[in-house]
Amino acid sequence: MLARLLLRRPCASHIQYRFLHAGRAGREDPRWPGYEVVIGIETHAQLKSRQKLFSHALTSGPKEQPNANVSVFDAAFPGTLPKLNPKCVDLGLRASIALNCDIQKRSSFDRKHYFYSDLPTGFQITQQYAPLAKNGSLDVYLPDQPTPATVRIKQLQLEQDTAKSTFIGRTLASLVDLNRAGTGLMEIVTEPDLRSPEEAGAYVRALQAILRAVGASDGNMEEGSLRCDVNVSVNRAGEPWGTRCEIKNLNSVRFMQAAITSEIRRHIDILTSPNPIVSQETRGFDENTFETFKLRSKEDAPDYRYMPDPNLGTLVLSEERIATIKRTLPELPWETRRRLLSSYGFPEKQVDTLMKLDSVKDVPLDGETSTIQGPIQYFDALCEGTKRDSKAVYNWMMHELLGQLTSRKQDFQSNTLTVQQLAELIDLVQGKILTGTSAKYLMRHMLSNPSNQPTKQVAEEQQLLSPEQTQEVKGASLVNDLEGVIQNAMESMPKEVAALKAGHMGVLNKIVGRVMKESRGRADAKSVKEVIERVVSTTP
Ligand SMILES: Nc1ncnc2c1ncn2[C@@H]1O[C@H](COP(=O)(O)OP(=O)(O)OP(=O)(O)O)[C@@H](O)[C@H]1O
Ligand SMILES: [Mg+2]
Ligand SMILES: [Mg+2]
Repeated sequence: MLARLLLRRPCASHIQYRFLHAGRAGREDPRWPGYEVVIGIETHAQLKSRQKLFSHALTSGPKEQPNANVSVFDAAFPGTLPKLNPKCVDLGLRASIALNCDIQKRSSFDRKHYFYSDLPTGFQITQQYAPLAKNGSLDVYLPDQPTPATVRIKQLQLEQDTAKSTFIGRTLASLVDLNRAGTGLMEIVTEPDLRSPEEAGAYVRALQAILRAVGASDGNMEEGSLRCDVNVSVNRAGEPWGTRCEIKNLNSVRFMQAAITSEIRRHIDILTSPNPIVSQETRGFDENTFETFKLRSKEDAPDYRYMPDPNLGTLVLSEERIATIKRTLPELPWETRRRLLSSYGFPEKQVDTLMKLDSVKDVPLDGETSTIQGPIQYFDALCEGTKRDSKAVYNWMMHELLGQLTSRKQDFQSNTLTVQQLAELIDLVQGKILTGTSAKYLMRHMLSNPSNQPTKQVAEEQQLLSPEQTQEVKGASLVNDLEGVIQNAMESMPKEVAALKAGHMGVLNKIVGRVMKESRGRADAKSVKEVIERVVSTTP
């Protein structure tokens, strides 16, 4: 056995995991031998606030009618003034605390000037010089690493989003939708601590999970509420870092990893060419060719003429306000992970699957405490304070329930089976009052007919309790009950029975299958097989 294991070729995922951290561990990455990669990420995350950062206008979803939520301030009418939305500050604080940042008791706002049709004022209000929070960190777990990689967060700043412009080629006109103008964003900037495309992807996923967990952002990349600018440089191993290029506006982890990989190869091509000078550039990513392309060079970089915004004073935060937010913060993903690992003793893979499912739960607006039960809360409720076997709970919830929901094209959030109902179902199976097959049938029935009825009652109504139990409940005989079902099945399959009598054992399973179906899983397959074999051998 050992020899077989040793000789087994590593599967693709082993190979991939081995070089995930090649750079960090000081080992070479076989994809680019002799080179090292440095990556820093700037993430723009939309704050999950009902109102915009400096106006009372509502924030909009992607399906909103254009220009429906616009105040005179968002449209840059002369004489209008900004009023900082305290909810947005609180959401920024939630994220900053979750990212272990030093909260700045005093921060301020600056104007970043540029001229583009999606920016009605001609400047964006941001926190260039005195951001809300600095010096944070985020632990990023990769599948092959026993310890996480710690990514330092340089700063977290609040800023306004721009409007959206759409170019219409046919009329050569740009249409401007001001719904997004002035929506609150956080820009979260890392130090250049990432070393591979996979690490960068894992960082964005971890950040997304944290922002969702604390309700600061829904972190939805497809809908544009989380967008990343990625800075990449490449150097020969042991030499100083190379020149960074920044790839703008990546809206999926897959595209981000592809963009970084393509950029690394481009830098290596330059470094091995006769003129090995990488110039600092801002680049875009072409989703069709999976390559980056030049937007502008450092020389053409706009001069943003930053200046303090004269209409906004200093944002001063009291100890008390920060303490209140700290107190009301929910359990953070890494805390949940640690707790699940230690209290249930699950392998990491199972914990991560549960956490992944939990990360898509709907977080309410404005960071209010969630009343919606996410998958982890559901799981905890099934296990907490009970002697129920957590491994059985995991299987019933993550394999059976989730499987049935998926086949019904439902997600976990639309699950109607209550904690009490699933708990009772698991207990009935563990107590051998319900067979596994009947329990699956029962779950399907309960999902199709949602009610608050106790599981045992539904099982009784559906005549699903195992025959011993039915005997108790209804006074029926176990043997008669089962044999009756077997007899009916055999009578309805004369050809198969004849084949079985002629020694074709292959048809046995077909008959057993019919009995299991007729008994709706109440029967035990092994005893059914035995009874059929006995009946066949004792009848002519
Ligand atoms: N040599 C390097 N290789 C890769 N990334 C780097 C390198 N040096 C710095 N970085 C990263 O580049 C990013 C710089 O972001 P920052 O917001 O500070 O400035 P910027 O990109 O010049 O400004 P803007 O916000 O206008 O885009 C950081 O994430 C930092 O970690
Ligand atoms: Mg930046
Ligand atoms: Mg940048």
